[in-house]
Amino acid sequence: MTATLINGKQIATQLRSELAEQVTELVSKGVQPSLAVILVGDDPASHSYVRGKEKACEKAGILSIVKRHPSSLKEDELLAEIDTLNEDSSVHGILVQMPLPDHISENAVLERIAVDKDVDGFHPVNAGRLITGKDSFKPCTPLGIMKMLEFSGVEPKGKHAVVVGRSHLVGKPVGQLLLNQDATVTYCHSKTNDLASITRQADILIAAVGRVNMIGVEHVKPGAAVIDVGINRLDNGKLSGDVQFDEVQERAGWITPVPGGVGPMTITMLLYNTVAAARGKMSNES
Ligand SMILES: Nc1nc2c(c(=O)[nH]1)N[C@@H](CN(C=O)c1ccc(C(=O)N[C@@H](CCC(=O)O)C(=O)O)cc1)CN2
Repeated sequence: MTATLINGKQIATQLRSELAEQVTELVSKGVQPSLAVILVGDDPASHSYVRGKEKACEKAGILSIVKRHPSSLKEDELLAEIDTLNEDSSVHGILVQMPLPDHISENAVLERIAVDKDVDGFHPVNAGRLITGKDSFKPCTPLGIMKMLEFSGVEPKGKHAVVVGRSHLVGKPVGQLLLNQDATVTYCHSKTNDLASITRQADILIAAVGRVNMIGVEHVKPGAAVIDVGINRLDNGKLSGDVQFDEVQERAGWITPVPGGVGPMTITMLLYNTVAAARGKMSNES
């Protein structure tokens, strides 16, 4: 068997052009969707992701405001900037690029962003609403994964989904989104015994660990949908996922590549959440 490739770049392009049309419609009604991004420090990858966000906004017609700060920025200065953006009614979405320097509390920052402008979906209120099945902003990478499954015709209902990784940003919320769509969800992590015996039961396998080539063919059930969330930079500068793509594609039913898989969907879902916020909603679904 050779897996069907889930091309995140292609899906992202289609969704971004649909979002651009929705932005044009909003602008014609006098609403200019806008996103404020705060970046602290000099991490090259974060700078590159923020440039990607800026460009994607520009292309979709969303106004992008980027506040760049040195890593010496104090936590209370960052919180004060968030307060100002929270008060500004022309700003629909706010996000703080992660990771933050060690002297700034991630929780304090995430809790400060107004819940109805939290287009990253990281605020504890949005996380709680996701768990209780209420309307909420969903974190962009997990939401992107769900869109990729939908585009590929992989329905979670009744399937066994195994999530390897339990981060707040990806692992936990993607498991919750799958559960909300009636999948049976198992979480695995660094303390899981005999990982392969569990992942081999997965109809949908989400690899979100951040360890190169961690998931090999021995971890995969024939025909499974394998979603690789890992973005690991190798010494030669190339990117590698958490999944051994060449061997796993021979066994899986569907597989996402790295690069060009989940990554481009993350920024697309940020545009999606920003358009929803500009409409005064938390989702674009009718
Ligand atoms: N506030 C946030 N911080 C971070 C998030 C987030 O969703 N919100 N996610 C990641 C970084 N990230 C967006 O911020 C992100 C990661 C990867 C990509 C992407 O398109 N990757 C490409 C490869 C790009 C490359 O060559 O480096 C791909 O996988 O094809 C976009 C956004 C952590 N921080």
